[in-house]
Amino acid sequence: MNILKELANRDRVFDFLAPADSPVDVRHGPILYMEDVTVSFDGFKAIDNLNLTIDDGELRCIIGPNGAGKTTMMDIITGKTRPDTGKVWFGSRHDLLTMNEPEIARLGIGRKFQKPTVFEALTVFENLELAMSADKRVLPTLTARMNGAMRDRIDEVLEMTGLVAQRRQLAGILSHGQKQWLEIGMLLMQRPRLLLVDEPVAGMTEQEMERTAELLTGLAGKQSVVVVEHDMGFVRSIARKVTVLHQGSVLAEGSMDQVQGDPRVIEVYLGESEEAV
Ligand SMILES: Nc1ncnc2c1ncn2[C@@H]1O[C@H](COP(=O)(O)OP(=O)(O)OP(=O)(O)O)[C@@H](O)[C@H]1O
Repeated sequence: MNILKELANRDRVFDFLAPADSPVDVRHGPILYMEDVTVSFDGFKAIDNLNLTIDDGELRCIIGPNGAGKTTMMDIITGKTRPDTGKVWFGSRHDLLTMNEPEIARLGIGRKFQKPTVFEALTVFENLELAMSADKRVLPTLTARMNGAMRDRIDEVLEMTGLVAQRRQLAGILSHGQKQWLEIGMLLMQRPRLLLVDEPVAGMTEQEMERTAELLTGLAGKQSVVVVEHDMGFVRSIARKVTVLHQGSVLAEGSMDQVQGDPRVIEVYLGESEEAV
């Protein structure tokens, strides 16, 4: 009970809402730096000497045929998979290979998996509230003691995700697209510096895809966003810079036009059942 009381104390629970200097140092370089990263599974190199840098505030799209290593790359960044060799730095101060998954998440790397995992029996508002709370078991306590800053942040995220009108709706009755936006919103509640988004538009209608494009391009600048996506039309609609992965390393990098015109890229996509580049 004492613990609950402590958690309900505004000053303690909402400490993290106070504007704090981010511990991530990007003054002298990129927000994410991967150098010569290699990972083998039973002798098979899923990631093979991968070199990748993401600038602060950048929106980067990562494409590549099935099995290129895109998911494994995200797993390495978030600490789920440890590489055999290489360096992975978040800003110039944080060596991610010395940190575990929760530590990396707390540092400001958020990951959105392909399938939405919102709490369907809670409202949109409650989902966002829960995403902000340090302890996922104390929702009722927090609701009773919510402060202005917390409400403001929820309003801001509802606005960003286009879910203002749905704030009191149960998440379970949202459309597929709305659930995806809510989940992105839940990540935004934690104010991540880098957001990793896996196939955000799979299963979406054209209209939902357009809205998702607006959402993701709107986030860029405020935070860095890395989007892994197979839908080339969507990638074209949001991409500034595209990285093509193939057999665990970077095959090409540049504007959508540059990579689409690259003969090596065309070659690896030939025979793919997905929409060709
Ligand atoms: N835990 C694992 N054990 C063995 N092999 C694995 C493991 N994880 C990934 N792989 C293999 O590593 C390669 C890269 O897989 P990964 O899932 O990263 O590719 P991907 O680019 O995300 O593919 P997709 O576009 O199909 O999602 C694949 O050949 C995959 O079979």
